[in-house]
Amino acid sequence: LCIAETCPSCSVTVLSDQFSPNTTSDVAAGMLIPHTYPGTPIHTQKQWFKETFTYLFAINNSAEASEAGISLISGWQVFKNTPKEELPFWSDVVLGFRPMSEAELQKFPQHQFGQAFTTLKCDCPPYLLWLEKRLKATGVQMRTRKVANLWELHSEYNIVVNCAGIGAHQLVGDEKLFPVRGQVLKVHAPWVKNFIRDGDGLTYIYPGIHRVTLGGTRERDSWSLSPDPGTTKDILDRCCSLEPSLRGAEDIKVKVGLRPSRQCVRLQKEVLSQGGVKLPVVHNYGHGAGGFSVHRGTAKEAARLVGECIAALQGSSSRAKL
Ligand SMILES: Cc1cc2nc3c(=O)[nH]c(=O)nc-3n(C[C@H](O)[C@H](O)[C@H](O)COP(=O)(O)OP(=O)(O)OC[C@H]3O[C@@H](n4cnc5c(N)ncnc54)[C@H](O)[C@@H]3O)c2cc1C
Ligand SMILES: O=C([O-])CC(=O)C(=O)O
Repeated sequence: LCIAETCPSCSVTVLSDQFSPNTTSDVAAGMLIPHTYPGTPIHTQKQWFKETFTYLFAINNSAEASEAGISLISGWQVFKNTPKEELPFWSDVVLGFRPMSEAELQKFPQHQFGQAFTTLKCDCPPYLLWLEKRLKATGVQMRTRKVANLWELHSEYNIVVNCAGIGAHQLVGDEKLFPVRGQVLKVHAPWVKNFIRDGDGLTYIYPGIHRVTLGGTRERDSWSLSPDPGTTKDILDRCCSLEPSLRGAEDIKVKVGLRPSRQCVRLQKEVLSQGGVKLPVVHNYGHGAGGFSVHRGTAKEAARLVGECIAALQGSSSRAKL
């Protein structure tokens, strides 16, 4: 969508073997709370988060908000031990960030420190459908196709953008990319209005517009997409210890996704070449546990790189004509 918006002269086709609701992005809780990428400078991560927050905040403040599945949500991140970093890098991007008061902490007798703030949440399947609708409105083609390797696209397209998520492990043989399996529950509990996240990152309760996401797990190098019933019970128990009213949650649906994890998002150009023929590629994958939090910022950078590829192609074709 960013490419179609910033380079209106190019014709864009989305190729994917699966579309919503069958992607990792459909499983995500969609909360805007960044995860740190150890291999990326903090100022860059902050910029990506800020651009994403600003983009979604504008949607939240528009008549599109409920169709796009975007809502503002207030709540608490609680810690059993006070973290080294009391002020995370994103504290001045979310709204109203402050330490929790003693009165608020009374709700969490096992925790001794907490942060209260307001952030945004995407209800992922509606948001993805809303993005698809906007893509189609700008004339973008959507085709179901599994790509075995990027070079197979060279005769049909001038530039390829690789947003394959965990699929990039096989597609481009990236050994630095690994799955972190996550199981979550999507439940009906409309009385839960605030988010609660344990600062250890394992247990969270995220109310969306229609359903509450309860998490979670982080299992490195597990490729299994099958829900585990023992884990479902464990997630429910952990969430109920933070919010006991969840014992009354109904219509529990279990989802599993593989976070496309890496030291840093791979956001760079590469030129593939065979027998003197060149194919410029822009990679944009490896968003791990924080893809929603930075999606618009990384997409803007990918679109800028596509712009550079277009300029290089135009330069080389005018040189060829000379
Ligand atoms: C349980 C869980 C909870 C999460 N919660 C949050 C959260 O609260 N906040 C947050 O910011 N992030 C969260 N995330 C992380 C987020 O889901 C990911 O970072 C994000 O979804 C990655 O998006 P993506 O578009 O790169 O990958 P995907 O959504 O997997 O999309 C990749 C697409 O590429 C296609 N594809 C792959 N290989 C090929 C191929 N060879 N040929 C054709 N098509 C191909 C796939 O079919 C798919 O459509 C969570 C993740 C999980 C698992
Ligand atoms: O950690 C969170 O708050 C939610 C999330 O991003 C994940 O489970 O990957």
